[in-house]
Amino acid sequence: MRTSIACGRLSRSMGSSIFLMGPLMARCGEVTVSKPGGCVIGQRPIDFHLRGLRALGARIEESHGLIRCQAKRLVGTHIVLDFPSVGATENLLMAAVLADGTTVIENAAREPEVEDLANFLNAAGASIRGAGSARIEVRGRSELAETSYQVIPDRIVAGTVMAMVAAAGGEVRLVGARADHLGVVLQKLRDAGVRAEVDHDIITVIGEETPTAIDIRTAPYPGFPTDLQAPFMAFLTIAKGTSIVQESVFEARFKHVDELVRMGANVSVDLRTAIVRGVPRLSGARVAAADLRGGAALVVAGLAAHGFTEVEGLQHIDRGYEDMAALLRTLGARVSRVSRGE
Ligand SMILES: CC(=O)N[C@H]1[C@@H](OP(=O)(O)OP(=O)(O)OC[C@H]2O[C@@H](n3ccc(=O)[nH]c3=O)[C@H](O)[C@@H]2O)O[C@H](CO)[C@@H](O)[C@@H]1O
Ligand SMILES: C=C(OP(=O)(O)O)C(=O)O
Repeated sequence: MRTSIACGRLSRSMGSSIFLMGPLMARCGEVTVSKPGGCVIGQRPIDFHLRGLRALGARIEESHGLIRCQAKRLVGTHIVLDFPSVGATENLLMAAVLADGTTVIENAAREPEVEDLANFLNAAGASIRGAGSARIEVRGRSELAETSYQVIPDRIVAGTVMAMVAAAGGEVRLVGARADHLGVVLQKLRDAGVRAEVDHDIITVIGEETPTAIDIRTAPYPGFPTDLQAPFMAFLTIAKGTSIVQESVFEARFKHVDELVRMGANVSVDLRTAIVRGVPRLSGARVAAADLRGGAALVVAGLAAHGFTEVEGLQHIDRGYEDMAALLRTLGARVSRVSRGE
């Protein structure tokens, strides 16, 4: 594969109505949402969201899988998150922008998407300082205005393409990518023997040889993204040597492992640690995606495998990749999307 890909759009999924709560509470009133969905990669509690909204003055009742929130007026407060949760930081940010007074969020998530959301809200008239750091300060405003804003490119899609190149070889230019959002990802890629050259907003990835085993431990940003754990594991299955992959963010994010093993990979899991012993080749098989990034990992593995691979469960992959089949065709893969039952 030798190609260029434009990285202009963030195609990240939004798995949950929970993200309506912050903005709707900011508007004051009453809302009932269902408990969150999203990928089944662990329990995915929402206690930080609810605790933060309560601290801002919302009344919240939970029953029968529904969450009912009411607020007359939110009032700025001091919130310390137990863990730098991306979703909780974003939800509370959206609630705090229209609260009375100042809100401080400590131990906030530092992901680029949080900073991007704050930049968008500021463009609409909000007053947020410190987004992208662990301490965010929000001065409440009485209203926001319409605005037009270009969101950042999707670093997880870019990282998935990098994993594809590591698995199948070739040269790919990622045009419009943000190397500054991909620091540890590029570092790990290089450690695995894949060349990655950065020239302004173009990242050229060149996979010439069989990759080398590396160790990965997922962590909140700027650590290695949990969303890229599965796609990277897919190419490590054919690396020279043994890789240790530790998942520290979500407690059940190894559902792709059994499917990779069906394709000939040698991976064993002990709680949150996977030991990946590189094999010379994978063989194509019929496999099923159980979640979004695990599904992407099966596609990465399919590119490296000998023979034909059939991936079921495309609804998961569709939540995070705008058109995976088109992306693969751009890369030179022979792929077709088959809809059953239509
Ligand atoms: C739509 C979206 O952008 N989803 C991303 C978001 O998910 P999401 O926002 O769900 O992930 P969080 O950052 O909130 O979760 C991180 C950790 O905090 C825990 N936690 C979270 C909230 C809470 O109230 N209580 C609690 O205990 C979670 O169980 C998990 O162990 O960030 C994850 C981590 O970067 C990514 O994998 C997801 O792709
Ligand atoms: C887990 C993910 O998405 P969601 O939070 O929507 O389930 C993901 O993007 O990998």
